[in-house]
Amino acid sequence: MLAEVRTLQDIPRIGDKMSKRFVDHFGSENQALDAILAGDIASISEVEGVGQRYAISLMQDVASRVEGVNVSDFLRTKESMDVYEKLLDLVKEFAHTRYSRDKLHIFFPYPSAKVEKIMKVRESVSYYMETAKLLETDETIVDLLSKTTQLNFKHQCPKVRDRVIITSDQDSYEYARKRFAGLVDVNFARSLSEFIDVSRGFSQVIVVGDDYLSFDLPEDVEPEFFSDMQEIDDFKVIPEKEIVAFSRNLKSLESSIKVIRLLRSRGIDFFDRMDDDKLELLASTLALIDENGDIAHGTDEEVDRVSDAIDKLSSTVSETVRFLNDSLNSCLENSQMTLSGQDMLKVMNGTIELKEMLGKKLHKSYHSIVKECTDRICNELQLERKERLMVDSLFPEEIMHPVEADVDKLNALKQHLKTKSLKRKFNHKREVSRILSSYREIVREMVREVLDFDVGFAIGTFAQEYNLMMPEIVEHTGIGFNGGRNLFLLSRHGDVVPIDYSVGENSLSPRDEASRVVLLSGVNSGGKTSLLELLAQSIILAHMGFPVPAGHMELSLTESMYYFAKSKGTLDAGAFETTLTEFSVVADDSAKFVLADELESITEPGASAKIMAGILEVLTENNSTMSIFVSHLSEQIMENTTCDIRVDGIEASGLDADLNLIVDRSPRYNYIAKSTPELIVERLSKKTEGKEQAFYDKLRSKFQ
Ligand SMILES: Nc1ncnc2c1ncn2[C@@H]1O[C@H](COP(=O)(O)OP(=O)(O)OP(=O)(O)O)[C@@H](O)[C@H]1O
Repeated sequence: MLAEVRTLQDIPRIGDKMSKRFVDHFGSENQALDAILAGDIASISEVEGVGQRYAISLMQDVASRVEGVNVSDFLRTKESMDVYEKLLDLVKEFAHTRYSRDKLHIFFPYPSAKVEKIMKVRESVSYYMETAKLLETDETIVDLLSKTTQLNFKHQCPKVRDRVIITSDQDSYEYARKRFAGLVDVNFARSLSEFIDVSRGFSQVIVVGDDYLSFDLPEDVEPEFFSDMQEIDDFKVIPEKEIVAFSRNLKSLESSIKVIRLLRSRGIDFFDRMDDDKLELLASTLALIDENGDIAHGTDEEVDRVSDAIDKLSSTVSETVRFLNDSLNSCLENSQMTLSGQDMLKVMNGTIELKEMLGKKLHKSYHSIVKECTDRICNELQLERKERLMVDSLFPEEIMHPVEADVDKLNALKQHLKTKSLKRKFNHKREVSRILSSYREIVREMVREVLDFDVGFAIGTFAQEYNLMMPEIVEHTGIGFNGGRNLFLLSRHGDVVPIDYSVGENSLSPRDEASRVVLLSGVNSGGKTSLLELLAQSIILAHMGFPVPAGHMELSLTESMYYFAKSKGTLDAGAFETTLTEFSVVADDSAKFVLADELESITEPGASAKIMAGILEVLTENNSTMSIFVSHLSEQIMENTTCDIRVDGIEASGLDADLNLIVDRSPRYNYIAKSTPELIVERLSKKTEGKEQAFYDKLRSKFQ
């Protein structure tokens, strides 16, 4: 049943409690619905109490509600579902993000009734196959996509401790406290002196109201006045709030921008909601901040100069003090002082202290050493005039030995530099924040689009890597292909023998041969199971709108597919009954593929040949069904039916020099191939010796 999903409650699995968790996680019901309808399985899995499995089945529920179709509508048996999941695993290897790995689950095979949907996916996948070809040699795209993650806007902006809002108006005070709670201090000043005291504790002071505007304020108090709090934008007071949302997502934003630039440079239209100018403005604004939301080094020479000076101040001063004392020591060691008789008399009668006299004599040398050292500090830290004056006051005028830097003065210089840096950064942050605030919504879409590109690109690269081709959808019931390659074998071995085969009506079927019900006989290890699996893979991929592993393939769409894989071990009576029950449904007249592998193991050979003959007879009655049954009992089955069932065969002609079977992997039409177990026995005999070989020889003689 088709239905729209307008609220979270429209989704069967989401009740009140779960709905609340979704809203908490995504911020609003709309954003939660957005994620669900966009198939964002990765984000949905992160909702409290929702894992990946649950998120996938939730998406499938939504798809079945919106599109009226479910994954199990086409895939009717557990084994067909297994093949589908293994195929998805193969595609996932080409995804570069968790988002796309998860989102690939939204692709599943559709029944023929949904041919429009299949065609829509084919169109999009074909586009991505072209794109993958175009970008085949590009290593950077892979690297950039791998660095892209979903944006997380849930980061809290930490309180800014060096900024204060001061007001003497009660309403403004209440309002500011509410609006900027936890972000900046808000103070109520009853008097000018209180206002000045508070201001001195912060490097950025925002004053609301004009009460103190006309006063001459001390030099170290430099507030910024606003008359109405309500009219100040957030970015003016707390630019960090907007910046943090971007800085914490910087890597992902930057890689997304680079992906867009790269795609556009290759002539691929991408994300046209943001033109080049807007993209470059975003890029250049983001380049101004670092991951902590601070103004990035290299943005402003003055900020860099002051920040470097702050970083190096303590070490430069202590090194210079060491140098100063060393220089003073060696100056003293190399000095001589000659006292005149007059001087001696002054010392003797106490008019002057010897130390004082010493100071006078050394005054020049001391000052020139101190001057050399202050110059050194100023140059090393690239200080400016006012800062230089502060450095001059670090060392005492009077000779002191050993010399020490004045700690209070040093702290004052440091504070001065810090305030300067913070003020300058604050202005930059305001501009950055102002620009970024207009990007908040669109960057969400931008990154989502890049992540969605990775979904399509994974499918395109998967197709490119395995040399897949879009199958031709034909009207008449049939499937036929040249150069078919089983993807599971291919991914394991890297190489397989391509197969040509056809069932039903299509341009690849042998002349006058359009049987839709086929028995596939043949040698052990000849590749029957692999061929059946290749058919299952191709049918599933084709119904997903994906390309298939063949040079050329034609197939008709069906409503469903039944794949019964070979059973492992002997089945008990209960299992026999279950298998028959499963088969009873194939008797309806809908179009379907039925693939069965060695069904004979469900019961003893004589009885199973009869049962299989019966099943095949039923299947021949349906003109829109294609059935391929692998069996070693072809002859017995044919003895039990008069129906026109074709038997094809994969035969081995012997063993090669390395004792491998020489097999033509493509079945011969209308040909009952022998199972030729004697070839396996021969191989075992040739590979062994002694008693073991004698045993195999004994078995071999039975075939002669
Ligand atoms: N097209 C192929 N190209 C290369 N190797 C293949 C191909 N098909 C099958 N093989 C190899 O042969 C092995 C046996 O294939 P498979 O199990 O399909 O044979 P089978 O005919 O079903 O055998 P059995 O009758 O014993 O069940 C595979 O594991 C694979 O290594």
